[in-house]
Amino acid sequence: MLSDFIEIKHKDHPKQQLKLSTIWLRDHCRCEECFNHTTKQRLLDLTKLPKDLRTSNVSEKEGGKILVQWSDGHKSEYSFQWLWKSQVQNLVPKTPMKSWTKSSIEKEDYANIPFNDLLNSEDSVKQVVESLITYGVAFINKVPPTTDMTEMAIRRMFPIMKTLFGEMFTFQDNPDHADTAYSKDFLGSHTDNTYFTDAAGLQTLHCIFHNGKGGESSLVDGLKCAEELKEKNPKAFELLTKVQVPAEYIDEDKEQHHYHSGPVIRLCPVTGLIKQFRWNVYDRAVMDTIPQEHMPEFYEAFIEMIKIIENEKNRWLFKLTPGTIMIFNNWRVLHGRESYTGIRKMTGCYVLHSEFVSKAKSLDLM
Ligand SMILES: C[N+](C)(C)CCCC[C@H](N)C(=O)O
Ligand SMILES: O=C(O)CCC(=O)C(=O)O
Repeated sequence: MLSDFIEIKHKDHPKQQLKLSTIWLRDHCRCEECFNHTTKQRLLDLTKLPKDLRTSNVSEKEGGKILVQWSDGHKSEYSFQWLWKSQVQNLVPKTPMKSWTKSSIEKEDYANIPFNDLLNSEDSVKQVVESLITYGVAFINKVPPTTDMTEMAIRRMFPIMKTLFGEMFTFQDNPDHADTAYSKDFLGSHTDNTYFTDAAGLQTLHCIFHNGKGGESSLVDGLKCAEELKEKNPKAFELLTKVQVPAEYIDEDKEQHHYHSGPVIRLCPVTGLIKQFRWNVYDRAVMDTIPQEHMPEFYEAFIEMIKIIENEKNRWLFKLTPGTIMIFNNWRVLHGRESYTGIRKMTGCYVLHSEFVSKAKSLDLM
């Protein structure tokens, strides 16, 4: 049975033909005995199948169904379209990502939803999540500028991730944490939590007070930067998908020492699409993951990427004012800020990538 294949077609879909592994087909039987439809979990024990299991009859039924009779007497019914969509060569993203530059994003239809609409309509939630998949960014406007109201807006869509910075965090120029974010300094484009095994999937930032100058926010599309590098220098691109770049966060007073290595560009091994862009030049740890003989080519690729990220045509710069929450995909979009004067208070939080995926899947967007 393990080496058998079976050809399947259906008259409703004359252009489609499938060649399926017999064991795969049986493993995907969705009858009550093989699959619990309440819990959506598998029940079938593959080790209990007879060694010589074969299909004894396959027939096309009305409504795009396929009926399979098995040599052990079991019967399975499948939807042909479901079988079709379940094949690696037919996997297509439900909501494709669209890469952007500074000049293109300003013309795009990314979500910018009033707080009240978000609270009152499911469709507004969907627009935000869709925008986060397509562009990696969305905004909520007319939010009362407090941490509590920011929390309310985010909890409307996602649970909040707890980290060493707390759940909701409010930061300004003070030494609360050993990090440049807690200063008035310029912050170049980066993704957060490069030192976590599971970096936050989303980050939200809301400027709730500023009485000085500067402090503009910047966003850069990591997807665009990766595409640009691939186009200009495929060898450098390939290196940045492979070399493990170590990062760490050390706060001795709080007994924190987070450490993680991963590539700058993590590709999905199934689709080849970019899964995660991981970039923070400040939080890099000692580069000890490749031998010295490979350092020159790594640094060449890394510096080329810095130049793309810092290119003004990729950097979308704008001033966040009290009332607007910016949400971005921390696995894709880099953020930063200009230096500033005066008092500036930012509030926000992180969301687990897994929760983002869960919401997107519940809304049938992923
Ligand atoms: C957002 N918040 C102000 C709480 C923390 C900022 C941490 C930034 C840090 N260097 C990192 O890359 O993760
Ligand atoms: O202060 C800001 O606007 C951004 C801070 C930042 O980059 C961060 O929290 O990671």
